[in-house]
Amino acid sequence: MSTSTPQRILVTSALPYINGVKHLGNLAGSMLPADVYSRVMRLLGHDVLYICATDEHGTPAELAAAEAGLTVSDYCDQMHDAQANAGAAFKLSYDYFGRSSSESTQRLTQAFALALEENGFIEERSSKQVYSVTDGRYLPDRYVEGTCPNCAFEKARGDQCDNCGKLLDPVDLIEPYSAVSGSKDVEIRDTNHLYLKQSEMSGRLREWVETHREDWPALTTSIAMKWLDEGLRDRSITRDLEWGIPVVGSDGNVRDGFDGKVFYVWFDAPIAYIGATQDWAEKNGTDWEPYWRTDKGADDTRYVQFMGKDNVAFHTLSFPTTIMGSQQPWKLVDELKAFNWVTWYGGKFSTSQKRGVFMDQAVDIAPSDYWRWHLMANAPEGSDAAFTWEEFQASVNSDLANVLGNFVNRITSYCVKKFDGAVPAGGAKTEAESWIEADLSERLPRLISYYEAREFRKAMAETRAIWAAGNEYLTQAAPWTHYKTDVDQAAMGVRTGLNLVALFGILAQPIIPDAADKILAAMGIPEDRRSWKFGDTVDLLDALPHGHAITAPPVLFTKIEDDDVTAWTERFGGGV
Ligand SMILES: Nc1ncnc2c1ncn2[C@@H]1O[C@H](COP(=O)(O)OP(=O)(O)OP(=O)(O)O)[C@@H](O)[C@H]1O
Ligand SMILES: [Zn+2]
Repeated sequence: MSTSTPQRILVTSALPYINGVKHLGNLAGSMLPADVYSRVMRLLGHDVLYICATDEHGTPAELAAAEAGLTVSDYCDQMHDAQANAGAAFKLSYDYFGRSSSESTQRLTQAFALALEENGFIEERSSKQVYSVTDGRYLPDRYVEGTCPNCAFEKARGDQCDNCGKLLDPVDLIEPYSAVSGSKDVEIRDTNHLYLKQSEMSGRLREWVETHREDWPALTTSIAMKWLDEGLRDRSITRDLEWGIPVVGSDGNVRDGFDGKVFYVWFDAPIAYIGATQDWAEKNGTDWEPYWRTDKGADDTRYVQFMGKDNVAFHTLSFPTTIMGSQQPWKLVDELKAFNWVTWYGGKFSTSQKRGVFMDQAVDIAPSDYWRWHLMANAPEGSDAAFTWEEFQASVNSDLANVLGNFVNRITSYCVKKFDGAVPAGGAKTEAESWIEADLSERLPRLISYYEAREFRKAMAETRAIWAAGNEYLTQAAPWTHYKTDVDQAAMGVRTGLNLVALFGILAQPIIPDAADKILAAMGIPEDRRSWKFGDTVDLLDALPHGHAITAPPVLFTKIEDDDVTAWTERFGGGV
């Protein structure tokens, strides 16, 4: 399936949770690689739809809203806009950035639940929940705190202990108290919830994951198999909360006994991929079905998901249970690219603890291109990747400024000075031209194959090697040496160099779109000549019309000074 050319490519990145602007780890582990991949696929001529949305339900959103003194709905409006702005500042090329709180996702979630229940994959069961007499409400997840039964930490949250990391059930806490009022007047009550019978889907899920052993990264299949081997548990998909999608019966009215209950976030969040696609289609007066319905063309769609490793189980097991269990012709994911963590000075980035650098702060201190390059060149693919200011500085200064920036600047300003800013004609090919032709004819297909395999570190290393080959070519061709004795020979070097600049600009578009635009504008390359439909390398190196006017672009990359590193270390922490 991955080898044939699909009609369409649907790309989604794990939905960013609504509790704040995302940090560089979230960006590198989901949105940025999805963006780079979408951009490359568009440049290769594919019909690409890149969908993302904010994930807005669940207790953390409610608690964050309460802390901000806002209604949950107002809080989500504000944070959605903040995340949309941060995405725009990072040039994330979403075709649509939706919201899991949209009506479309609500309708779909309710319909999926009804179908699942009809097919025997959802069951209503009695469960034990913590109830606060003082607050007059149930206390799901983080609404209750207490002592961890595992490590005796006294401020463990109902869903997880921050000290030992163990996942908890609120009723397991010792000496529980309400996170809302602090009251200890709590009791355990029986109340009904809906359970998704994942255990009954284990066999089919295992078979399906097996079919992807070859084409999914080992990280993805190993996580899915670990969960399957440990035995899938049925999970409650409803909570005692006000904020979220109401649980309805087939008549559309609130299900008996489910007043004050809603679907829990992990059930509706992935359904929002479909909801956001519907919202995109409605906004653009087009069809969403060919992306999602296999009876309406979705078999010809390649669906590619991007996410950090903690989301893999939801996307390989839970959401597929929803899709398969509906027994309706919904599309399953084809390719699932998972990432390890970007780490922040020995620990984790954390939104709730405000640890690390966040997207809005990042673009405040350095252009988005710098971050995009650094994070992709150091993508947490094979293992976790530590972020350090020194390595960020080194990526920008050596790769962007010294290798790419210098090359572009050297040859364009020389052309402006000696050849009136026009692509010169004349000169005969030498060994230098033959060498770069041969080198690129190997490197370009390899670069594309790395992108197609979503091997980002390799794609970045190949890109860097192509830039370095440009510098090597100029050293060999040395037009400045020939200029005094043989202008034609110098013209050959300058012409080839300028064509390399144009090519480098074209190749830079998916990674560092702003610098690429500056390069391509200076080279006078119109929008419709920027695609990745490369012909023969020989033609590629003589593509610019002779006499075509070019300019030297403004400074592309400013070096990061040691003083900057010191100041940022002080501001954001990190360092020793
Ligand atoms: N440090 C990290 N490195 C790489 N990917 C990450 C990192 N932290 C989170 N992600 C991924 O980012 C995506 C969006 O995550 P989400 O908004 O749910 O935040 P999160 O996982 O709760 O993290 P945090 O609590 O640190 O904000 C998910 O796919 C998640 O796996
Ligand atoms: Zn603990």
